[in-house]
Amino acid sequence: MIVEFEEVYSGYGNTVVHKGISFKVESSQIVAIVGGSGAGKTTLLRLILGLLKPLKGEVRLFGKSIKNLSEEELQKLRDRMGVVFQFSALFGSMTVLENVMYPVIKKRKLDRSIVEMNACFKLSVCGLKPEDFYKYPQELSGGMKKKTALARALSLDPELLILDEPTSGLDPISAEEFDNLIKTVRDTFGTTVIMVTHDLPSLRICDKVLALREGKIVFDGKPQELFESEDPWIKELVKTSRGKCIL
Ligand SMILES: Nc1ncnc2c1ncn2[C@@H]1O[C@H](COP(=O)(O)OP(=O)(O)OP(=O)(O)O)[C@@H](O)[C@H]1O
Repeated sequence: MIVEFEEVYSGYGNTVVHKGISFKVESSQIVAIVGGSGAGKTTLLRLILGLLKPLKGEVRLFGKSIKNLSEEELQKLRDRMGVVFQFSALFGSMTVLENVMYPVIKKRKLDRSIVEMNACFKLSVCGLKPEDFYKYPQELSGGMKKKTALARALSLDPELLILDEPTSGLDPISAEEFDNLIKTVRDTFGTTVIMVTHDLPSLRICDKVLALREGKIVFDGKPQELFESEDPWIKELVKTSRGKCIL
């Protein structure tokens, strides 16, 4: 099991965010987290990244409980994950290629030519062309920025990829292209993917959806089942914003 939550309570100070949530993410699954604003999606990602410890319950990452782990041990687990932030968070002073080389230069002692080859490979997998490698982030379209951020997240061959609203700000065609890319990454490398999304058509590529509401998981199942649910809250949630859903 890549991620396992058992009756997890979490929060900040006096604010309780999660009230006893349990779920599992298996190797090579693509799992979406959906839910309204303030439902606790970002906090869930922080727990998965080991940036926040549960108030109660068990969080197991790669089969290991994080309860008694030191910061150093948590960092070792984080090193097995790649993250794509909502707004790509690329370094503006570095080229596309340098952005993707950066994590490897920081973490591994490898010949620069090998680091560069790895970065070129990851960028190509993510659909960027060699003529784009020497551009700066400000010269890229939104879709290209996301692809670069994905290539950077893949630079250290993570076992788990975490994506925070990967398609936000993209037009429907670019969003669909990016969804397909995430699926290709999973199919090619066997990477497990957890993504927070508001973009319901993206659920097409997912094996499982977790819906959060008021700190609880109110749905844990296949996307198809979510779209067929008779639950009034879920029916409201699946009123799609990006055209017709093709599930
Ligand atoms: N650092 C923090 N300190 C205190 N409270 C916080 C902190 N971060 C989040 N919260 C609170 O925790 C709750 C859940 O927030 P979270 O960001 O996880 O929700 P979300 O589902 O990601 O929302 P959104 O879709 O709007 O990003 C909210 O009530 C929020 O105000």
